[in-house]
Amino acid sequence: MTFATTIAFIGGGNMVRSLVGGLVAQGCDPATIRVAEPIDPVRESLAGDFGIKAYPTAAEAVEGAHVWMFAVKPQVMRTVCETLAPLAQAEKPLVVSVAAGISGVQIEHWLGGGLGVVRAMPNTPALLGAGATGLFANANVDANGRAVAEQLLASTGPTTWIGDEMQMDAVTALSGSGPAYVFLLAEAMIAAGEAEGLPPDAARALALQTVLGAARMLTESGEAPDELRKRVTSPNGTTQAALESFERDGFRAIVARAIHAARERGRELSAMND
Ligand SMILES: NC(=O)C1=CN([C@@H]2O[C@H](COP(=O)(O)OP(=O)(O)OC[C@H]3O[C@@H](n4cnc5c(N)ncnc54)[C@H](OP(=O)(O)O)[C@@H]3O)[C@@H](O)[C@H]2O)C=CC1
Ligand SMILES: O=C(O)[C@@H]1CCC=N1
Repeated sequence: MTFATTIAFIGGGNMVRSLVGGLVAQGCDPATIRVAEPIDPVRESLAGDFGIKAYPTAAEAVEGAHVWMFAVKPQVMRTVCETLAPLAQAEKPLVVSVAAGISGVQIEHWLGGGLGVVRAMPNTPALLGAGATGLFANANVDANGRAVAEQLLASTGPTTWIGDEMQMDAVTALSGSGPAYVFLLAEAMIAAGEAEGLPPDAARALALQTVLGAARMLTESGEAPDELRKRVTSPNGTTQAALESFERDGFRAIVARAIHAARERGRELSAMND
């Protein structure tokens, strides 16, 4: 993929490593990517691993960039935006933010107003081109801005536009945080396999390939998750015993409560940084 637009990432942490890795792997020219990251070893490793330009301060990275991608912690978004407001007003970039909870209205206000702001909620499988991203654009973003934001995120996996910004907290709770839920399930399966007497290496190899194989069936077979589940479940067999144990223990309610807690935390992050 060619991507002529210059993009400056503000913050060079876990999410940006995944996004930059995904972009470069998809053929995006590293010369068009800049990152601002204050931590020396983190900045140097991003520059070394991906051949991008990395700067210690945001002001250096954003100057002249078409897209400013904010990827700092939600708790510092206000300070970072307010510091960059004069430059944003002079340059009028397309602003993209991946910060959980922080609204487009807040970001535009902190940057001085009158700017197109796209909220993007990617996830870390972006590193492998297997990310999932929800997108929301404020009213100042024109068709070209939407196309640029979509092209940028689509190079790391499928994108979904969300019409109501209130739903971005649910996107964050489902797919933004979602990889961690799958990793937790994998951890629990490995530990359970070991508890049942398997050697650690065998438990790990079997659990990880099972997660991969099941994920591929979910995405490649075209079958609904419940249909795939039923095909594993022989009447009165081992899977039925496990699934009945999950249902008795309230598995679905546990998942629903966890995703609700994540969504509520997104709302809190917005309110506490207002
Ligand atoms: N991790 C994930 O899976 C996802 C994260 N997000 C969102 O992405 C954002 C970043 O998350 P994540 O990458 O995990 O966080 P990290 O803490 O790993 O990365 C943020 C980085 O930004 C640095 N930073 C702080 N202030 C500035 C500044 N003024 N200029 C430039 N860089 C600065 C931080 O340094 P220091 O540590 O010194 O403060 C840190 O290295 C968050 O808002 C999060 O909600 C969205 C989707 C998924
Ligand atoms: O945990 C967080 O707050 C961020 C947002 C989504 C994934 N990580």
